Amino acid sequence: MPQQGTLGVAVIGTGRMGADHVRRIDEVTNGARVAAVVDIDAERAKSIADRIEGCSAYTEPAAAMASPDVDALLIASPGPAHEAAVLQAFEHDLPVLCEKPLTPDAASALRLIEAEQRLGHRRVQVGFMRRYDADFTRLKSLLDAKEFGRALMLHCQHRNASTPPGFTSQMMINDSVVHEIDTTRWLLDQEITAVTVLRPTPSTAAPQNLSDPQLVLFETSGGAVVDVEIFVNCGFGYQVRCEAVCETGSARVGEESGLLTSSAGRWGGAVPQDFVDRFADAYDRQVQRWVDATRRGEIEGPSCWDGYAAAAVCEAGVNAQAIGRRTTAELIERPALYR
Ligand SMILES: NC(=O)C1=CN([C@@H]2O[C@H](COP(=O)(O)OP(=O)(O)OC[C@H]3O[C@@H](n4cnc5c(N)ncnc54)[C@H](O)[C@@H]3O)[C@@H](O)[C@H]2O)C=CC1
Ligand SMILES: O=C1[C@@H](O)[C@H](O)[C@@H](O)[C@H](O)[C@H]1O
Repeated sequence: MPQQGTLGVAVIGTGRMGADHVRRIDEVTNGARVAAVVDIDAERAKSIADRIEGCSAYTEPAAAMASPDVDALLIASPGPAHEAAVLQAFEHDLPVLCEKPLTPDAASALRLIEAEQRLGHRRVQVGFMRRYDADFTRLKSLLDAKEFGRALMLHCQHRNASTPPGFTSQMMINDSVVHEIDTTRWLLDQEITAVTVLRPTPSTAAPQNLSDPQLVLFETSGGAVVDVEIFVNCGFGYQVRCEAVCETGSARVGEESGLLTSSAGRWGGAVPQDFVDRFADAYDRQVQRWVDATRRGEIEGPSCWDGYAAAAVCEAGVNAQAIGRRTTAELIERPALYR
């Protein structure tokens, strides 16, 4: 890995997130370049590669990994394709930034944990980008410093304007609430031990068969309780909020800010429309920190362990959703590589 040289990144999956990461690495990130793009849709890969000097297009991740121009991988294919790509990356001993979820279930995440342990060193950072958001980082510092004592509860809201076709109630947990699962574990430095899911009468705007919104409750190993409103067809925009209620005070992130206007008898501002807009800075910081660490020969950030723990809690959540009862989340003992 060239310590001084520019990091050649192959971006695997060039859909919504992958294309945005390609733009980011090409235009925003220092010390890296897009050396290759990979997509099973050959035309999509080619049309993106054609816009970037020295970028090759492939339809198979293994082909990009074999290229001498590729030093590292950013995986942004759909969750079910992550396991195979990460295992191939281990064969080439390449550093990986893998979009969330690490994998869609705990058993496959565990296979990656086992494979990374066989490799003997960490190679993967999971794309839980909220850990790089300026407001969430401030909240984390405040909680770590116990400025208001111990955190007792988190109240979270996660709203999307709308969902793509095929989005299911299970995906509300695996794809969306997975962010709150990681945020809770990270902010409180505790594991989630049980999940309960309550389902109000769905919104009339919810697509057929989608139980939207839902209220998800977590219990944690330190005795905290967390509630998450997940509402993925709220219609009006993208909102991610979190309030930590502590012993002597509370702290909140995600309130709208920025430009406020007053006109025609009303005042107000804008609601971001999606994650690419709301978390633009966090994605930028996440990728820059990954590139910087990789160029130093280090791996930082959320690990395969974090990806596995999130997957295990998601499974408990999907189960709780199906049976309408509290479900416990079980984790294996944390291996030494991730302590
Ligand atoms: N951190 C965040 O806030 C967000 C993360 N994501 C994550 O990013 C990943 C991608 O999501 P989207 O961009 O929304 O999906 P998408 O459906 O827009 O794009 C996926 C792309 O991957 C390609 N693809 C499918 N299988 C592949 C394979 N085996 N190898 C290479 N390419 C393959 C598809 O042709 C498509 O171009 C998912 O893991 C998703 O959960 C998505 C949205 C936001
Ligand atoms: O990761 C994401 C999407 O996959 C998910 O579908 C959305 O609900 C989240 O808000 C977004 O951050």
